[in-house]
Amino acid sequence: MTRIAIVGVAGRMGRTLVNAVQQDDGATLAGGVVEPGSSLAGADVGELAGLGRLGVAAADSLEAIVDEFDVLIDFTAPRVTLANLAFCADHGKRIVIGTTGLDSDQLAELDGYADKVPMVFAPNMSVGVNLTLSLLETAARALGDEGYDIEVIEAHHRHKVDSPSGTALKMGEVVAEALGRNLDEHGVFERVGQCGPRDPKEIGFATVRAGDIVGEHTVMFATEGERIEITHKASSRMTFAKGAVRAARWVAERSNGRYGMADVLGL
Ligand SMILES: NC(=O)C1=CN([C@@H]2O[C@H](COP(=O)(O)OP(=O)(O)OC[C@H]3O[C@@H](n4cnc5c(N)ncnc54)[C@H](OP(=O)(O)O)[C@@H]3O)[C@@H](O)[C@H]2O)C=CC1
Ligand SMILES: O=C(O)C1=N[C@H](C(=O)O)C[C@H](O)C1
Repeated sequence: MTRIAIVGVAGRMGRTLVNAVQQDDGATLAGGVVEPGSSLAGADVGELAGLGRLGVAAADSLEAIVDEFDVLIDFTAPRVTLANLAFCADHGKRIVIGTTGLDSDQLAELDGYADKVPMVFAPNMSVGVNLTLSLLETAARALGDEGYDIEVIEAHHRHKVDSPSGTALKMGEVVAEALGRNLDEHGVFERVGQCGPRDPKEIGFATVRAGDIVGEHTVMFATEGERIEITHKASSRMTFAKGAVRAARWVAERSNGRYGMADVLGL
């Protein structure tokens, strides 16, 4: 039985993760952590998640539950995640990271822990998105050098703080790598005013933020006469949460290293 703690347990993903752990026969909910000083400290995490009392009180630090868990699941914010990663490395814990929006320095810092802790880090934990990444690689190899323009379009709820989404960036990276392009050079993240005609090698990104959209991603391959669109639509956060719990059970058996969902799913 994998003992899982959830940090950010009162958040949108945190509450969904409580549900996902409860539904998994191979995992047990060992703890939940809220922000230091939060008025929710001490609340029952089952009640926070709308499940009724589970007998697990929300802690306001990892130190308070250090002996209770084996794997931490973290869907919070970049700086918080990096501090929790350091904690896991120092205390012999494993970690599953779903947080997005890390900048290049923060990604380098995260990479520095690859030989110190077993971690799964992925911008999207759903099986469907990770299969979509394989489809995109195939499509890019077949179409990208044949005059097809590539655009990535994503839509999320009004509360999302990072843009483009981590998934959109990953999709762009997969396509760019398949074509021997570099997103730093060919990624276009803004088009305003007299920006001129499209460079054929551009990989464009467009972002929608509205209402309660859980997460939608489309990669368009368009040329004169036709276009292909590969789309994934998430309709429930449970798809991400189930993937994260699967990753937690998987990483519980692994040695130090940075792994992705393709490793977890065997894709
Ligand atoms: N990889 C994937 O499959 C997915 C990734 N995500 C990513 O997960 C992240 C979180 O998303 P979401 O759940 O919607 O965001 P929320 O804002 O709903 O949740 C984040 C939670 O973290 C809490 N938090 C902040 N600081 C701390 C701290 N120091 N200690 C403990 N908890 C803390 C926040 O508390 P407070 O509100 O009090 O600040 C909040 O409850 C985002 O980066 C998002 O992009 C989301 C879905 C899927
Ligand atoms: O913030 C979200 O909600 C989501 N974030 C992830 C991302 O940035 O790709 C994954 C998912 O699309 C939901």
